[in-house]
Amino acid sequence: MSRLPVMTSKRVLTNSSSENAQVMAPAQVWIRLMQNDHFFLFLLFIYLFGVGASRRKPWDLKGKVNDMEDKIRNFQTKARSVNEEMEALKGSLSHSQSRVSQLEKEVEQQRSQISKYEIELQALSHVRQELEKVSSDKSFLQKELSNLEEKYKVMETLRDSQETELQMKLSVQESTMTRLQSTLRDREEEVHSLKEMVAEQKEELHSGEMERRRLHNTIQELKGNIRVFCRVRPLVSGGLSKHIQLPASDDKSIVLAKTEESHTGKVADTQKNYNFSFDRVFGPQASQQEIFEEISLLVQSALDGYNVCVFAYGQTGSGKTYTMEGEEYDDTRGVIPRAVQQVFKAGQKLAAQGWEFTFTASFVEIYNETLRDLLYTGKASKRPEHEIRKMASNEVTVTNLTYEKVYTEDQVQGLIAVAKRNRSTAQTSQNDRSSRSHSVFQLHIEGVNGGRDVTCKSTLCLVDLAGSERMMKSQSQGDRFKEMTAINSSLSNLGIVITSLANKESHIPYRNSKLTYLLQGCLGGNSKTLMFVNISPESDSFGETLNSLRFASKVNDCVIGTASSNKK
Ligand SMILES: Nc1ncnc2c1ncn2[C@@H]1O[C@H](COP(=O)(O)OP(=O)(O)OP(=O)(O)O)[C@@H](O)[C@H]1O
Repeated sequence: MSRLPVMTSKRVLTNSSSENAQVMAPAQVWIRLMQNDHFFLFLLFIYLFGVGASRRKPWDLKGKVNDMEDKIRNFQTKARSVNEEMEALKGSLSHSQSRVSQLEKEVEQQRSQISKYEIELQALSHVRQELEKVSSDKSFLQKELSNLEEKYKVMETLRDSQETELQMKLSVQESTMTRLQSTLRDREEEVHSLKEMVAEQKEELHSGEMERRRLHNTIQELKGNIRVFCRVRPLVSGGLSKHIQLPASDDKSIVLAKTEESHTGKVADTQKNYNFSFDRVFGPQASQQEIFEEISLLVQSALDGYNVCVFAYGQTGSGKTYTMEGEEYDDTRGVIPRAVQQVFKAGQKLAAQGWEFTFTASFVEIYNETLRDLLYTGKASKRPEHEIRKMASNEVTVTNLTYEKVYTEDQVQGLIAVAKRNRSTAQTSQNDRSSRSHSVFQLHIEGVNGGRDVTCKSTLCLVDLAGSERMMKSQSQGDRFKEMTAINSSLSNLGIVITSLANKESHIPYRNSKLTYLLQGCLGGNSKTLMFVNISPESDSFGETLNSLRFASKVNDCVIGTASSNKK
């Protein structure tokens, strides 16, 4: 029975939640026991019959009763104070209980709060993952950053050293520049004075050039505006046949000797000499270079604004084409390529004095009084026809003809090759056609000196005439007769024109043949003309050689009026 309250109080404690155990302190357990009445009576019994009874004599019952009464009173007092205390404790207990229930509420609240937090925490779990990822990224980036910072530091160091180096270089450059600037100033002054000197020298050069041209022209005039050179072709076997004699002392004479046998045999054979003299006579040994040297001054005149005409006259096979065109190797090149070379070179030299030249080439063939473009490269079936026209400016032009602007010697060589091809095509259909046609190469020269406001215009004509041999009328018939007539008439008309010019006749019959009509500008008083008379050395060519030399001699005797430059 005495253990029951304790059991009860223990059950009270056991029934409480673990959280309440913390609140039910030992004092509170004691208070609960006090509240129990059985427990109180038990204590009083112990006191009255256990402790108090032991001190009195067994017979002193009154004393014992007194003691007991005292004790009861005492006890009652104590019980009252215990009750009071208990009341106080009860108050405190109820307060604690209300506090406990309040705390329990709070705990409940906090629990619900915690469960809320747990839900939120769960919701935030992916955020945590994100956060983890971000933090791993962050650590990676931090590493990168620290790497970059390292690099940056290295770069900074490098930059600093380069800056220092550059600054040093800059200061060196600056000092060099200052030095160069002062040198430049010196040079500019030098250039300025040199420019002045050049201008003075240019002026001197120009007046020198003018003087040269004047003197050159005077020499040409003294030599005569129409000159004749004779050239003897070597024999195929080499050397020279007896009937042609070239006096060693003189390079202007040629003697054609004819031995006439005595028919009776009673008298000695007689020798008849035909003496001719020309501006120059070239023997069979004369090289192409020697020939050209003699005419190069004339070619120079073309650049000075004079019309120049060089033609080769002679029988077939006498060396006209060899003289005018030559062969393709350097030493054997003829007058046309050499003249073109000289014109280009002189043009380049004159460029230093402010001259700018334009060269235009044409190449035409006259066969049977018909013109044919030797630079034509189109279809044979579409080959155009040509007419010679005289312009208002008195210049002669050919319709539908190729006028090709030329800039280099090679280009001119190319044109000569085209002309050769064109001629050989025609040749296949008509044997030996080239011998029976005239070929006329013309280089039109136009010069402008912008600085001095001077221009010049001229034409360089280089002509390879048809073979001059005469045929017995009885021997020629049909086409051959027609050709012969055409050649003879154009060549004899050439002679007539030259003679008429020499005689200063009022009418010059240029239009009587295509050749003279085409060469009109180059044959008149305003031109310098040179004729090559080419002769064959073979004895059976004696008659033709004599005829050629007679024709050339007639031309040589002509004095055509003073040429004037087409310079404005
Ligand atoms: N001075 C020379 N030295 C060496 N060979 C020459 C000379 N003159 C001409 N010949 C040669 O003689 C041949 C005939 O010359 P070329 O063809 O020039 O005569 P051509 O008068 O023009 O004849 P064609 O009237 O038929 O055109 C050619 O083989 C040429 O190479």
